[in-house]
Amino acid sequence: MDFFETLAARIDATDSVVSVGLDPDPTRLPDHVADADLPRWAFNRRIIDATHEHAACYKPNAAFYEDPDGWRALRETAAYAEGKGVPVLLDAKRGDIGNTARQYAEVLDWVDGITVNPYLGRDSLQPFLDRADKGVFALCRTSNPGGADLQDLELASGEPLYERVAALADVWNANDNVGLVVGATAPEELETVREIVPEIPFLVPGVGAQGGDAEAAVEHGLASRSDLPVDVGLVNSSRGIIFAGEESSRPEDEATYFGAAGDAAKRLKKRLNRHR
Ligand SMILES: O=c1ccn([C@@H]2O[C@H](COP(=O)(O)O)[C@@H](O)[C@H]2O)c(=O)[nH]1
Repeated sequence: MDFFETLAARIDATDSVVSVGLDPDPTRLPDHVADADLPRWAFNRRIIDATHEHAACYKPNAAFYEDPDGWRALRETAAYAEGKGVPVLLDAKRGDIGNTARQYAEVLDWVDGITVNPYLGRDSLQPFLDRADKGVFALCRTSNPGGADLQDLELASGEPLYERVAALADVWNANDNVGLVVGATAPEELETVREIVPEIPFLVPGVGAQGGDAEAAVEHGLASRSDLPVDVGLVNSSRGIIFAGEESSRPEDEATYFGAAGDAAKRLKKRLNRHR
């Protein structure tokens, strides 16, 4: 099965489009995992145990693993998620000249999909696009406040740059493995991008801690593809799920702390499903 077939099957099985972001900020890890050999892996394992029923995918952000122990934690995490039947999308935002991109794309040997930064152009994406069975999500209109600075700039044709990226996604999609990253904090742009590319699935970050529009995320983030049994796409929350335990009634109790993450994932799933 290719990435979007696998994802559609997972969405169908869990009735969930929630992507659980695994961003184990070392400064926020609870005492429960402090003595572990690899605290980030110990944390992620407990989060996966608590949330996998409600997770359409896991999205570790590479920034939280870029050191030798971090890389080990990431590999353990990816293998564990896979053992639970949950696809893993590495949020690495890769983009470099072709020779380097070929090396970056090797990571797809052990994750199911990746985010890429398309602003170096097609050759920087080709090694990823060539992996037909893997998902490749290109940044289109990001969720951060500065996302507008460059992505909204008008080209000579009058269209904003992010719209051109959306149109190019269709061109890059020869293997049906391309998705786009469009933030929930930009609901009008989400709608516009959906009109440009009706069949491209989106990864929509920005609900939860960034306060984005969950309804728009679902309404425009999911794509109907005639070859897939359900509408497919992902709505991501990272801190809002994995650190929900900080606000729980007894954060010092391990079961309560991690149970809160499971509850947060379930709540987000239900909230999103009201708009599906
Ligand atoms: O436009 C983008 C692209 C990626 N992200 C990433 O998603 C998560 C969001 O984390 P929250 O804690 O839910 O805010 C994080 O890894 C970002 O780097 C994004 O937010 N916006």
